[in-house]
Amino acid sequence: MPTYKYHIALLGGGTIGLSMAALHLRRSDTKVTIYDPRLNIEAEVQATLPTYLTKAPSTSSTSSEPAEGTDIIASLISTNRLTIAKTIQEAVQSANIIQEQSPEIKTSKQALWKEVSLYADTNAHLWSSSSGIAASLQGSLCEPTIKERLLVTHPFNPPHILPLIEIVPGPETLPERMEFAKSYFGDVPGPESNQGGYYRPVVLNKEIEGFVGNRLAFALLREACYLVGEGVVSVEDLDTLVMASLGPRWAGSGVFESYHAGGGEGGIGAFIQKLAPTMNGVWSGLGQVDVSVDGDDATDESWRGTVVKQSEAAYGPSASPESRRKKEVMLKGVVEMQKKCL
Ligand SMILES: NC(=O)C1=CN([C@@H]2O[C@H](COP(=O)(O)OP(=O)(O)OC[C@H]3O[C@@H](n4cnc5c(N)ncnc54)[C@H](O)[C@@H]3O)[C@@H](O)[C@H]2O)C=CC1
Ligand SMILES: O=C(O)[C@@H](O)C(=O)[C@H](O)[C@@H](O)CO
Repeated sequence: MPTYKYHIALLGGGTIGLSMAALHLRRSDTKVTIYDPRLNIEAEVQATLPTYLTKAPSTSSTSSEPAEGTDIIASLISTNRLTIAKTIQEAVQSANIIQEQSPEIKTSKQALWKEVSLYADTNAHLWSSSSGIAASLQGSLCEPTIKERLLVTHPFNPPHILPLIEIVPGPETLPERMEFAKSYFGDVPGPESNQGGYYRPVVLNKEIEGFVGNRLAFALLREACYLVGEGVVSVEDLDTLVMASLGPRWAGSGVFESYHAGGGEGGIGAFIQKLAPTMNGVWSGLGQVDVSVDGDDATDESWRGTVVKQSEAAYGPSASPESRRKKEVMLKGVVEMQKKCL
């Protein structure tokens, strides 16, 4: 039976967990164990993972065939590259990297790391895919030997396609653990190649709730909800506006680079100087919308009711599998184009 340099235990095989499984399986030196308490995890792996391990579709097509169908799972299992564990102990006991993508609930993640600490190798790397719960909070019930290895490796969905991995230390995370995570993800091939260099790990200097990606995303979402709630624009038209302007722009130049270009000879400094009055006016009037956790503000008249109603009218009760696959093919094309042009 072949041996592998890395054995990753993925705790949580949901939306992110299964996408991460496809990401890690692109490294020929890595094998993956998935643990998930839900009863249908094996069926989910069989149904979902092959669609992520797809052949390289041409970007002109809107669908792509699973690589060798679902027998790819049988092959991965028979060569011991993929296993499904029944317990956390079974999943982590021989892993040298442990990555959780369990529900975004602080207490659940805290309990999970506490349980992991009972069985995991004392040198295993400990990663969390959390959208915004800091490593220091997740590891707060654990010993220093856990805290110094624990860090966040936050992806954008779907991680088997989108190249960002936001690497966020806790205050006690050792620098060498950060270096390893950055180097590991930097070497993961993309969906269409065998070489590394596809993923773009970004290391944050310190933790903050929501990290950077989601703070930016949620700031935009908050203003979008405000504008729809105030009746300034519809959900569909706001989405069109972003897809026809900021989206393509930011695929080629980030926030600062695009305004640096927009400032002309004086760069972003001149841009800020020229736009200061307008920027201050807009910034002082940005929407102040909050969302209640128990959903008691979800009346039809509220901004939340309007956003949900208009989104469902425009896009259906939820994104269909076909629409998800079309968007995935488009995402692959955008990232391909970036690789060619940047
Ligand atoms: N969905 C998204 O767009 C993104 C989610 N994330 C983060 O990834 C994590 C997982 O999110 P999703 O995959 O969307 O959730 P999900 O609900 O699709 O999957 C979570 C899985 O964890 C399993 N689970 C529950 N308790 C567990 C435990 N104690 N140990 C192991 N597994 C357990 C559940 O059975 C479920 O299958 C969250 O922290 C989320 O913030 C990060 C980036 C994007
Ligand atoms: O947008 C993404 O894919 C990630 O930044 C996220 O963390 C998710 O959107 C998350 O906020 C929702 O689960």
